[in-house]
Amino acid sequence: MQNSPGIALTATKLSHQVTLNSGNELNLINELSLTVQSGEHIAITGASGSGKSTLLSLLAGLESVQQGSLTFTHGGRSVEQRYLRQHSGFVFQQFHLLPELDALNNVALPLKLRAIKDAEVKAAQWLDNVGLSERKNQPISKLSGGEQQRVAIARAFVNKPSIIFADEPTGNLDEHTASEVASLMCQFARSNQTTLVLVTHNLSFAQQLDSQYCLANGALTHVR
Ligand SMILES: Nc1ncnc2c1ncn2[C@@H]1O[C@H](COP(=O)(O)OP(=O)(O)OP(=O)(O)O)[C@@H](O)[C@H]1O
Repeated sequence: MQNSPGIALTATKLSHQVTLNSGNELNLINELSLTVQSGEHIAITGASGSGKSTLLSLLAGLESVQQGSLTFTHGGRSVEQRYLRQHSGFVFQQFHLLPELDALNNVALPLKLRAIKDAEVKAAQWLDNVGLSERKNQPISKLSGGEQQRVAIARAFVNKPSIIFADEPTGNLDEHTASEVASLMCQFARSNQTTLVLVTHNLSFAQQLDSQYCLANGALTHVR
């Protein structure tokens, strides 16, 4: 994959309904529109339960669009969901790392799955970038929360994605580690011209990005 400028996305009048256990329908997202430019870094904030993770899943193509439309362009050309998936990186709060593998193999896995040469060399380089070269052969279960989060970041970036979707990447981290993780993500995304769509409760992280939106009552307000 080329180290190319980021994927841009446009969401138009997205609506999303979920059915609660009570049987009631909840309109989580209501005719929401959003444009994210190529290489732009945006933060989505909002109260717990406002629908941020659901919106991120929709934008990332992990959840089917019920109403409205979602389009992606890369280098000015329209691209499909399959292309998006191949060129996306994901960083989730729960990390989704494989506990039976060590740090190196967790980071190398996306490269190995695509039969990319020198997967382990590239993975080792990214572990070095996130300050974990000393821990590369350590099983995931023997890493701290912050270290696991940094492995997840290395894994998301190792493929040189054109867009990264991150859900609470600094959740559950202490203030110092959170700020380290935030700086790493901003720095890598900036230098790789990766588009970044981030959901966070961490306002100081949100303020480091190009734009900030707040989700409430199914709609986004442009904060800055
Ligand atoms: N598939 C679903 N079925 C039923 N309810 C759902 C579904 N998905 C989300 N919800 C509900 O929608 C609401 C919003 O969930 P979501 O995880 O998107 O919020 P959030 O803003 O990311 O919250 P938090 O900041 O606490 O992580 C929650 O009340 C959740 O229980």
